[in-house]
Amino acid sequence: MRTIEALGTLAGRTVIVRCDLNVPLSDGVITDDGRIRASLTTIRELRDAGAKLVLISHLGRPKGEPEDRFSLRPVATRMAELLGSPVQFCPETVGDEAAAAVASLGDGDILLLENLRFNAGETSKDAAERRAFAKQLAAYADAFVSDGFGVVHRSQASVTDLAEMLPSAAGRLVDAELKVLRRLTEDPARPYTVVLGGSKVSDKLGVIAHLLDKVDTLLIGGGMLFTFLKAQGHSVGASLLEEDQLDTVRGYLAEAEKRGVRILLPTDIVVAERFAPDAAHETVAADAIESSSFGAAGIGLDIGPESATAFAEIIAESATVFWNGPMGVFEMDAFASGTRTVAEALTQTEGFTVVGGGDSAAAVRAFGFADEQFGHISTGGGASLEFLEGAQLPGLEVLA
Ligand SMILES: Nc1ncnc2c1ncn2[C@@H]1O[C@H](COP(=O)(O)OP(=O)(O)OP(=O)(O)O)[C@@H](O)[C@H]1O
Ligand SMILES: O=C(O)[C@H](O)COP(=O)(O)O
Repeated sequence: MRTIEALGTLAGRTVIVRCDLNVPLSDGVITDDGRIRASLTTIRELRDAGAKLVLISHLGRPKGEPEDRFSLRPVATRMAELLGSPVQFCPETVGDEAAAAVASLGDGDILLLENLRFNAGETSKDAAERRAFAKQLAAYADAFVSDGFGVVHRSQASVTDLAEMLPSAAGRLVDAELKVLRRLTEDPARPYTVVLGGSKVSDKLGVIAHLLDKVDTLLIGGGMLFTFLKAQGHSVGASLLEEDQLDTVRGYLAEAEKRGVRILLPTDIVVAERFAPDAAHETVAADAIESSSFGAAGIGLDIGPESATAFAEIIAESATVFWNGPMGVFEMDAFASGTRTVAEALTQTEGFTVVGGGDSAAAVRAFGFADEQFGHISTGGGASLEFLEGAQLPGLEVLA
């Protein structure tokens, strides 16, 4: 993979850097700035080399149109604080204002453009539309640095198309992430446990097929667990569910049994009356979710204490643990307990531990754990999972 050295002298040249600044926000306030901090090594290096820096990123999943709540403006402010030097912000991604802002950059200046996903071309399935958008971005720069590790699994305009249009290289974050994650793919110490949760269920169910020949145990929590429970014939009330994945999940359960891989599901679930921090809630058996007072309207928002303890025991016995996706809606205190127990178990095991994903990392920090208490905190959730399953990641292939 080409690294920054391959780009030659950068002083006075305009370099466009794809970062993953997709940070969690609550009422416009950044609740975890880990992804901004992680982007700084490359940014400082390019700035100090005298490049004119144009930073690009997505935030959340807007649908190709501007939405205030997904603006990157607060990220520019936070980044400037962390760098101790100005970070200009342009409220459009492409257009006359953006072009003028880029043209006015001096050596070592830093400009952050508005959310890439405010433009339909960024995530379009139509290659021509994607390329047309990438071309507009490419026009701003002499070289491209790909440093958004969290998106290297996406075939999107700013990840793959742009890299093909300019001299391009991987940034320091991408390079550093791969060095650590390779420890998990090249003969990991066993037992090897992967803990999966979170809400991007359809995205992440697919990786399980490939993880089955790599891991010893899979622990399933978060929004994903309900598709498993339903596949086993249990009712899940109004919990998150991927109906069209039930057969696939049944296939995983059968395959795991054949291979002697343990897939462990929770035995108890915290069920809430509604999706709200102050919602009434009860803990019930996982195979009887609709037996709570809320009946079929109940929503599973966390794994129960019995399950959390069982997961923690397995983590304690593991020599390698990779965790992506919170066990429950940890942003609400009432549903944070499962995630907290799993996070704590990772800090206590002797094994090598990796936490991956924007919200997973935010969760461990929100609970007060320090980054040093884990082997590695990866900025990629879906990206690191796909790397671990052995997939060819389009955003990396294009840098080879
Ligand atoms: N049972 C549940 N029902 C609904 N949402 C859930 C449930 N359990 C966890 N979540 C939500 O999952 C979200 C995080 O999921 P996600 O898959 O995005 O993880 P991540 O660590 O950010 O990974 P990535 O970096 O790939 O996005 C959290 O906001 C959390 O509230
Ligand atoms: O949070 C992430 O995993 C990355 O920022 C990628 O976001 P996406 O899943 O919306 O593409």
